[in-house]
Amino acid sequence: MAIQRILRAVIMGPPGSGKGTVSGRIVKSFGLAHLSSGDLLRSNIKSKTELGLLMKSCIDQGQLVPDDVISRLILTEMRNMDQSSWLLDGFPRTVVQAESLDNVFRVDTVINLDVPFQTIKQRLTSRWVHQPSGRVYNIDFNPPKIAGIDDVTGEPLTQRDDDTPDTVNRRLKAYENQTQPVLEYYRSKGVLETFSGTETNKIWPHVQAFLSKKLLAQNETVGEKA
Ligand SMILES: Nc1nc2c(ncn2[C@@H]2O[C@H](COP(=O)(O)OP(=O)(O)O)[C@@H](O)[C@H]2O)c(=O)[nH]1
Ligand SMILES: Nc1ncnc2c1ncn2[C@@H]1O[C@H](COP(=O)(O)OP(=O)(O)O)[C@@H](O)[C@H]1O
Repeated sequence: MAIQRILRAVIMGPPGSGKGTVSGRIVKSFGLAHLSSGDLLRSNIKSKTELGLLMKSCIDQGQLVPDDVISRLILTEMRNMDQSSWLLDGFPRTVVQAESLDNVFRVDTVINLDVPFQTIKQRLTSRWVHQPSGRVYNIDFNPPKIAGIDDVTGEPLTQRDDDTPDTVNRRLKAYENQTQPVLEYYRSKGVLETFSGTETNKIWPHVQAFLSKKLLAQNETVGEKA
């Protein structure tokens, strides 16, 4: 579907809830530009930028990186995106970050993946990623065609340093304490849309239907200020 009016969306959910997986499907179906804060941080770590090296220990310990650092990184990256529809994945994760985004862009919709913590813990230890692209696999759910190899490029897959059971627990705590208040923030603005379940394949058709409807409604009002 071609997008005529700009849609600014955020995808939220605990670590491992399927944000990356669902984002991939949204990009494929609706052609939004996708920006993942985790991918951006990991690419800084990989290319050993000063910021990447500073943030690595924070990430490996399952803590959030400081608000000012991530807000600056994301908002700089978004400078050229003001004329396109986008999907932010992993940002904002605190109310302070949500406010800094609000100062620059209006968010039209927030897709909240509500997946139980118990389901998530099992998933993350069997997650494999192709780091350069952010493509994500799972031994049980969507295994690569050849074990350990990215389907598209043939390059090796890796496991994330922060996908160990202890660090996953710390990330879930950070989610409860720091990120859940962001859901309230967006709920009070009337833009939060929650999708609950334990399987991405069952959640996805609802997300897809919601976005189709949303885009249709937006396109009917083309001409209004974006
Ligand atoms: N078993 C199972 N694994 C899933 C499902 N949906 C996603 N995954 C896997 O769970 C892991 C976390 O998903 P991801 O999209 O990376 O979540 P994110 O951390 O919220 O971005 C990945 O290895 C996915 O392949 C599902 O419905 N069932
Ligand atoms: N918006 C953010 N604010 C603070 N830290 C972040 C943010 N986004 C990502 N991070 C850091 O990067 C890590 C990995 O994030 P991400 O790839 O989104 O993974 P997941 O959703 O599986 O936790 C987080 O645990 C955190 O340390």
